Amino acid sequence: MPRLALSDDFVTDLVSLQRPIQKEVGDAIQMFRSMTVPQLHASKGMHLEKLERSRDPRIRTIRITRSYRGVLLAPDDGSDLFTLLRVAPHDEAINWACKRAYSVNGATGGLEVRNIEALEQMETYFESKADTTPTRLFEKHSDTVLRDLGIDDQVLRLARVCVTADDLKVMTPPMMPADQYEVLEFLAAGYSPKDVWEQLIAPRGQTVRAAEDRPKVTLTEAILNTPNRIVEVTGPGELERILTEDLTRWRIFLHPAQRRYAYHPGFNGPAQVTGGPGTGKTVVALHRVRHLLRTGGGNDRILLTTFTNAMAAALRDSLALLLGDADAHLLERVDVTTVDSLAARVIREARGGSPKPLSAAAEKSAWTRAMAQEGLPWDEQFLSREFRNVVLAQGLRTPEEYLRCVRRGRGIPIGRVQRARLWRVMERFTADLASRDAATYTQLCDEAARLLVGSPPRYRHVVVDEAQDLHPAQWRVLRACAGAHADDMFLVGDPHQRIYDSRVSLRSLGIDVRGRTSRLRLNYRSTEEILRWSASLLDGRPVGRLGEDDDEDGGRDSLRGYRSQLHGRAPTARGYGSQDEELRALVEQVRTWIEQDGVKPSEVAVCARFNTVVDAVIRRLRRERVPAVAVKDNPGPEVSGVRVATMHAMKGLEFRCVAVVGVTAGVLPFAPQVTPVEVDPLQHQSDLLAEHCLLFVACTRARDALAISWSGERSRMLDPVVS
Ligand SMILES: Nc1ncnc2c1ncn2[C@@H]1O[C@H](COP(=O)(O)OP(=O)(O)OP(=O)(O)O)[C@@H](O)[C@H]1O
Repeated sequence: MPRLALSDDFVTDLVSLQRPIQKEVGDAIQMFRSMTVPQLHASKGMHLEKLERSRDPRIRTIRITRSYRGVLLAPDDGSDLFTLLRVAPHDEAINWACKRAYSVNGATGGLEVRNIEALEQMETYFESKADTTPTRLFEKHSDTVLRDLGIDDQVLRLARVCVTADDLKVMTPPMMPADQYEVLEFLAAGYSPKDVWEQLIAPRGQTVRAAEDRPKVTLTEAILNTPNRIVEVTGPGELERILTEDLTRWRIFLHPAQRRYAYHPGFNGPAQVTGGPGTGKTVVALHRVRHLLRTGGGNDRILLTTFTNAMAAALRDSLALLLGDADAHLLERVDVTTVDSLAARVIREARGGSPKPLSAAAEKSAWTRAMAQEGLPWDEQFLSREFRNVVLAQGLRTPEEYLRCVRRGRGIPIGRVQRARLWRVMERFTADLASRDAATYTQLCDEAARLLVGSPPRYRHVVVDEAQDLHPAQWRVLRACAGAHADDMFLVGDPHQRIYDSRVSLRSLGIDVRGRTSRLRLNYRSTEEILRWSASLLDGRPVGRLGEDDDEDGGRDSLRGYRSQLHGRAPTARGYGSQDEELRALVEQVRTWIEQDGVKPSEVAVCARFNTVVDAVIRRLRRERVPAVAVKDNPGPEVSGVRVATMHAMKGLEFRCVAVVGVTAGVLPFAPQVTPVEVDPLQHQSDLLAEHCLLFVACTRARDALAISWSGERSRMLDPVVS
């Protein structure tokens, strides 16, 4: 029986295919594996074919369906290990196969691929271009040095004609072999050959420095040396697992844009990765933690934070999965927790106890009590925003500081007299809470940050997921937890998913990521149809860049280039006369997903703005004998049942099918959450944007299917997608 390995390109192709074709690919692979090698060569059904025009003599194609072909790399070293490289429509597969050449990297011993035709064209182009210029990009490195780092003949010729780093950039992988490109990229960025060796080659297990002293690596050895891009299908269940368990593919293959930051040898300070929903930011954060654990000192502690306790629990599980049994012991060096929990711990350690966190309703009552008799022209919402977004954001302690401060993000000026009165109310508010041994979460973080200043850093590295929603007080806690040094902080987030109102200037908080930022654009979660639809919900709503809220004018983020390779049905959006009708239609929709499309109930989610609707949905589904559970009850993966949650609780999650219900005019935007424009125009804009982002977050949790509904008047926020 031939052995079979799958490349990351093949798995990516497979994910983007329609389900019936995926099944045919699975069948073809089973057939392939059931034959002996001679049978395989003789099989008319498989039609294993060598291509006349192919540049690599080991490349073959096989028949998958009438119109689809698989591209294979056949062994030439006496082994029987075949590698499936692509699956694509006939002409595309042939065209791709003819231009590729596979080789073994001389330093890493891994298998690599190049677009040999395109590189040859580049050689001709650059030779004429570089002739007239006296200096060359890699002139200070000898051929021997470059060869020792794995650069081969063709890439060496190209490296020799590069004049600037931009010349190199036009040959980014998949044109140039990825590992060789990375070496040149590092050298071009000023790293010494010694650094490059230590950061890129030694971690891959190479110990022999001189290329000429290394033993020759066979094709099969090279395939097995490339676990980041190729996985061997072992055992009968393995193929099924790879083909069906989409959720674990992230452990095996990373997109080069993900890999570049996750496995970057070392950042000279804080680094940041942004990207739209589903682009694998959390995946990058997890791989970064693994990299830091594997390459760091045995006593280095790492903090991995995210926004909610449920997400922290999920991150912990995913990290354990990624580390596997071999590295399970490294988990002890990682704390996975929310910043709020960490802050409470810091306070407990310092004071022997921590105030009770306050619910939103209790906070509102406390503001009502504090402002009684003061006769201010503002309500509790205004005061709570002023306290959180100005006083706690800037860490103000005294009335003088408040009188002097620039109230960034607030849209109406407030004079000295009013500020003095506001300060009195805020003092009453804090004193009232203190007497009840209570505090808001943000107050807890503010206090923890003060306690941490001056104490030794608790962690060597801090890795932050969902960075877009952290408040400046939370950032101060994190900044104080890690001393300022190389690789101190690694942040991932998406400003389009900011659903809590936190204006942050990271630079002013001592977290300067300039020159160390990267953006992910490929969505791995949702179909292109769901993405386009959801992205248009934010049309015409400018979104600021992550952590650059001091940059009032420029600094816009965008979803440009954001794409998916998956395809499926367009989302649906339907209105109903009453909530009863809407819920009846919801039950039908959920049944169709489960019974006709074969989706497990736990892979279906329903979400609504408020808990009351969440409860009504759960009751209705159960009444109709569809199992349903509330996400807030933290059902484990073993618990069956449709997941039902508020839109806020959908943050960070994903499901195959998602229904968003109750998208009516009175609910989105929800007036009590949006400061009236006449009270504060800037705050109004910012609150409104958070409402739009909330709907965007809810919709982008869907992988295959999305259904939106409302009863009565539909939300105007759906205008861009519903005519
Ligand atoms: N390299 C990869 N290969 C395969 N699947 C991937 C890869 N990277 C991410 N994924 C999958 O894409 C989905 C989204 O990943 P992840 O949750 O990390 O994205 P995100 O950018 O953090 O999303 P969001 O911001 O919307 O919460 C997950 O199912 C993840 O397993």
